[in-house]
Amino acid sequence: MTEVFTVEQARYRYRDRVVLDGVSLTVRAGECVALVGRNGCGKSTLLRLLTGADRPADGRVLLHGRPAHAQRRRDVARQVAVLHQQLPPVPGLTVRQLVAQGRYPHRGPLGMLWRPEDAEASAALAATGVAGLADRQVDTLSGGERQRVRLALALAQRTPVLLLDEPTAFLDVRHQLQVLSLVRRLHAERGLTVVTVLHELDHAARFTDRVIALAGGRVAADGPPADVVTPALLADVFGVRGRVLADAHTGAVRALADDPLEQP
Ligand SMILES: Nc1ncnc2c1ncn2[C@@H]1O[C@H](COP(=O)(O)OP(=O)(O)OP(=O)(O)O)[C@@H](O)[C@H]1O
Repeated sequence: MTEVFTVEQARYRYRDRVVLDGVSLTVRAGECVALVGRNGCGKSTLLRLLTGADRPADGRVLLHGRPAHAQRRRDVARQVAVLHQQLPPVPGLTVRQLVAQGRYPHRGPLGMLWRPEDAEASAALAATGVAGLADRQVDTLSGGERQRVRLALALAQRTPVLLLDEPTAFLDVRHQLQVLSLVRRLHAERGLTVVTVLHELDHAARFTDRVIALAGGRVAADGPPADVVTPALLADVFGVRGRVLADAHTGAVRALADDPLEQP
């Protein structure tokens, strides 16, 4: 299978603070991968390196075999759509106008001119359940509504690769399941490659095929959910005492975090 992302011994620091300290992993075309780990362990930073928005201080981050940061932004945007943790403020822009901007990488020289009638943008609005909000100004939306608009913006880009940074943030439980089911369905139907940061280990186990846990600036575990989501992971990576229940029929795992462990 083709390697979409190849990360070799990537290191990254913010001033004197080392965040990634030798991360190595590969993501192949058509994989659906969860990236998990404690707050501040470097998940968003790693996503930024994968898109080439930033480059590692050391090591290599390749997108389709070439350094991600050295590729033209528009070429990357045709390949990879990103759901960022935050939308930039977009004063005066309606949902429809914002989501239509997801089409930008596919347009010609006048690409900045949005075309609200774009079929892909309309499909993305419908798929994420925000078509009814299309004429609302984005800045007036609730956190959960805005979150679904962010996903619509990423889907409108119609790329073979999706990078999602906490796609369920702000969502009520029903919308969490709807969004993750949608991502899973797109992965299955379109063969999308998905890398998604998730905080809920249950979601990682249920909606992805592979879980990569970051800790101490490195990959602490990487494999199928049933192998990675264990009491040892809860303790060592997340600092909690917990249990992991496996469904007797499907083998699907559920993680129950019981108590925070004393930290050294
Ligand atoms: N621009 C910045 N300048 C300095 N430090 C930063 C900057 N951005 C992030 N950091 C720090 O780098 C570390 C990793 O941040 P990152 O956002 O990648 O973590 P994360 O795993 O995505 O966290 P979370 O789960 O809380 O979203 C954190 O300690 C954060 O405070």
